[in-house]
Amino acid sequence: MKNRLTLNLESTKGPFSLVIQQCLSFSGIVGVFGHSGSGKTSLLRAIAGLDKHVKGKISFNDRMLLDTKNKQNINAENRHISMVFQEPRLFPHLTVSENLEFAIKRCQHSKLTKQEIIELTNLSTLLNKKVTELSGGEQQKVALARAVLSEPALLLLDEPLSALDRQSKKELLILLKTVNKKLNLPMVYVSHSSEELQQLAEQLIVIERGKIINSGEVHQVLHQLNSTQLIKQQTSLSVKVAEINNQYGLVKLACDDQFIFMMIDHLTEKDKLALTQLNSLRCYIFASDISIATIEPTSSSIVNQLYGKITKISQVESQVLLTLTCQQQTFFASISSYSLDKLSLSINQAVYIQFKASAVRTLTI
Ligand SMILES: Nc1ncnc2c1ncn2[C@@H]1O[C@H](COP(=O)(O)OP(=O)(O)OP(=O)(O)O)[C@@H](O)[C@H]1O
Repeated sequence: MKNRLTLNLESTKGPFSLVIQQCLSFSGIVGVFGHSGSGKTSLLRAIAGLDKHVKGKISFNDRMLLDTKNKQNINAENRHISMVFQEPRLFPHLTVSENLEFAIKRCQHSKLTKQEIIELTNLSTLLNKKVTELSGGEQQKVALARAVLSEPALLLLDEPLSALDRQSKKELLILLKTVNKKLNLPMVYVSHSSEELQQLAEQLIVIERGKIINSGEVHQVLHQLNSTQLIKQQTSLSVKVAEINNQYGLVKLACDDQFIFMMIDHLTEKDKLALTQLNSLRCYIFASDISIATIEPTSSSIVNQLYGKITKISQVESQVLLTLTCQQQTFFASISSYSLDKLSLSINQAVYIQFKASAVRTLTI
């Protein structure tokens, strides 16, 4: 069943105004993307009931949380919404176990046991440690477990991974996906990292200067952002894992009827097994990593060569962004205007889309 979050709100703080009108219907994770100061945290605080200046209406799954015209305002404690912040905000003098107990005490109707959450979040070996003895990633796991234990109807996450290193980010991203799926817990995830959102979100909202400037299915929105300065231009994909080739350290990914190879020589056997068990893998290829050939490159070291057609040519000074279609999938390649002229490229022209296996990137394996 889909969740419905309806936002029709305004909040003004000094020169900054947040004005949001959006109805979201989603079953997984909604991502909120925007640069620093765009209003992402302000939006989460409004939904959570932490901003006293908000006017308008907010409802979640037919429960009215705020309706200022009718003087209705459910306070933050009773909204059944939990929040995870950039910094974990745990009790430093307590152990992991005691921090979790504290959350259980505050929640009267918890259907999830502490043990279930500990197993889900892999915290069993850390229970007796003081939170000050934990790494940043481990602390965020505790913060997530604590938020989940209060059994919220909606979980809001505000840049929860921004202080973490790449490995901790990867673990937490996988954990968030698992928690979202296993507990069927809807989430709104705020980040200025398009990479994190590409891995997690089913839908994406883009905020600029307190207003939504784009929203929709995650791959589509990221592709639309290629024409702005907001992200590094990229092709965003969901692919199926077809086959692992251990001899060459590659995985073969199915994209419609074509295959893409990605490097996995750095993966452990455990990671490779996890990869084969995925229904689908999110990955991305920067437009600067894709090149074009007009005749079939038969003796190239570049392993990925797909046959497609140019559907759009956008030129900004000496840089050109080509939009290419290859069956149902859209690809983006950035080339120089020199190459555009040298190859005499034109709309509807059939071309070979080339990229190295190492150019296919993901954060979750
Ligand atoms: N209490 C406040 N009083 C006045 N202005 C505020 C207040 N809180 C936030 N602002 C302003 O509102 C704007 C949006 O802030 P917000 O924290 O929502 O942005 P953000 O997109 O989450 O940024 P970041 O990614 O840096 O956290 C900023 O210009 C900020 O200075």
